[in-house]
Amino acid sequence: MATGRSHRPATRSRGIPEATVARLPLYLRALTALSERSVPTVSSEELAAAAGVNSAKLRKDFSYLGSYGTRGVGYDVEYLVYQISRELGLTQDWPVVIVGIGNLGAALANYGGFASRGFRVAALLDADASLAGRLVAGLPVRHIDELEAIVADNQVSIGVIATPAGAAQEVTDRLVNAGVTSILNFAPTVLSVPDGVDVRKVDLSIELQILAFHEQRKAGEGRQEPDGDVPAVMPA
Ligand SMILES: NC(=O)c1ccc[n+]([C@@H]2O[C@H](COP(=O)([O-])OP(=O)(O)OC[C@H]3O[C@@H](n4cnc5c(N)ncnc54)[C@H](O)[C@@H]3O)[C@@H](O)[C@H]2O)c1
Repeated sequence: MATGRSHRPATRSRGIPEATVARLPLYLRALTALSERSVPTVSSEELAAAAGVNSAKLRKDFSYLGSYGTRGVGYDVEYLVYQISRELGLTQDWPVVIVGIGNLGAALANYGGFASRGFRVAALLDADASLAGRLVAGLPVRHIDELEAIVADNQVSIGVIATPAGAAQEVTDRLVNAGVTSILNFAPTVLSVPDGVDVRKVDLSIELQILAFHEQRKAGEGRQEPDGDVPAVMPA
């Protein structure tokens, strides 16, 4: 069922720290894997290891959800899946539009993980009129001129931007004016948005640069100067 755009996840209003919110999807992914294997309960240590988090942090995070587990038994997997999904707002349907249906937009549209996590792709939009009507992941690409009507008709609150960087701000402004309040930006540019609009940025090249930094440091550690100095690097 579509939701009104005034609806915001309960997490912030309930005072759960952003760092905890950012770890909830990691727990959920690990718990979903356990659930698929019909594992009924899990200890905080096992779950922490599966999620790549330290177990004291996990227990603290779960205390914000009011979930303490049972001593000697651990946490009920199904109940935790439900609790975390509810906390993240995933027990309801979130219609999403993807703007820019080139290489990346088409790959995102074809990603099955959206639907299984409650994100329904309501429409695919592109400015290239020659793409209009073409089927991508079973959905027809719609022209960007239809953006406002599509957002209103489907009560879309989340927009995904996969346009070139130069078009991203203009697309953002249109999405926001149409009523979208959350944006996932894949374009390599900083977006400005009014208060009340959340932007998350995904940038694989930045992640690769961070890995390159660590690689360089590892290589530097193996190549110490005779006096013990390591080549100067920026702090992490
Ligand atoms: N974040 C990441 O990790 C990551 C990875 C790959 C690509 N990217 C970025 O994603 C974006 C898309 O990359 P791509 O390879 O798919 O490019 P692409 O050229 O294949 O696709 C871009 C699409 O956007 C459309 N478009 C252009 N202006 C538009 C507008 N105003 N409104 C709607 N649609 C518009 C184009 O018609 C085209 O179909 C680029 O900004 C790229 O840098 C990010």
